[in-house]
Amino acid sequence: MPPEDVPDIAVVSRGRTLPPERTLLSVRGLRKVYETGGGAVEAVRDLTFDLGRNELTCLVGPSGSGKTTLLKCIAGLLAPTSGDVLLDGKRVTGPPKKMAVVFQEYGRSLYPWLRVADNVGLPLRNAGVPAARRTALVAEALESVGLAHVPRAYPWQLSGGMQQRVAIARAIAYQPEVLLMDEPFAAVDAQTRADLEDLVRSVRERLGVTVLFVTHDIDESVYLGTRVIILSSSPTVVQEDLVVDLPDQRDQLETRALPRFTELRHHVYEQIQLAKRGHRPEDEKVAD
Ligand SMILES: Nc1ncnc2c1ncn2[C@@H]1O[C@H](COP(=O)(O)OP(=O)(O)OP(=O)(O)O)[C@@H](O)[C@H]1O
Repeated sequence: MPPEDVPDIAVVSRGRTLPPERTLLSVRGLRKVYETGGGAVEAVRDLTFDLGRNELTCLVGPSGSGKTTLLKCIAGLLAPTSGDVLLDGKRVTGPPKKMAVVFQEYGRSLYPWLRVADNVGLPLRNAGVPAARRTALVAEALESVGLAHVPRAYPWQLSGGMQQRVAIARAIAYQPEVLLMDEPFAAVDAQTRADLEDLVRSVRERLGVTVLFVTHDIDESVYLGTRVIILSSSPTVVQEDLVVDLPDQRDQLETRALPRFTELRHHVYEQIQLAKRGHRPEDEKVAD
């Protein structure tokens, strides 16, 4: 779609950077090369962007564009080959206290032998939070994901959507400043997915947490995000960073019916198609 068809969508062709007072997390010149038996794989070439406080940024891009690699580097689970991740101005060198991660495989991320409340409380226990405070935080987190009634159930007694709520409760009980979510709803049915999307939006609003949410689903990225970062195909750079200027209050039916929602969705779709065809932002400069 040529830019003149969507003149007022606010995009930048590199990752957005923010003034220090508004920045919570910074990614600077991040590069990751995996050394494998078959040679080096350059998964991420050069990523630079900032996440502001209380932003809900969705990250989309072609399969294999390095979304999970980026998330792992941000979470301090993987060392970048070069470049930096900074949380509150401090370099991330291991899993930071103020960050929590929710992965797609909720089945594997919960301990089947622990009851729901114990699963949610485990990171707090590991962090040495006193029992009384732990109990209060777990109860609050279960309440906020609508699972206050099943603290004594085992994960395998719950539906897939409920298990993913437990994983979200565990992340928010930890009171993170940054919540990283890697395709967290890919394995649940459409209705549950819609409910969980609204849950993430309300958690962000109530707790003021900054969320970075990886998804393959373009509609989901526009519905959820205050911003969408589109990655190029590998070796990865930011292809586009787009502001989602939909009303802050979102509704599964009304928001998705807005003409602006359709415009944004079309735009993101077109960009991903371009990325899949190997288009890169530097190509535009050559074309100009
Ligand atoms: N541990 C690893 N060792 C070697 N190469 C890896 C490793 N992990 C990922 N890669 C490669 O790095 C690139 C990016 O992978 P990554 O899983 O980060 O992409 P992704 O965007 O999350 O993919 P998808 O959308 O399919 O989940 C791919 O080429 C992948 O094969």
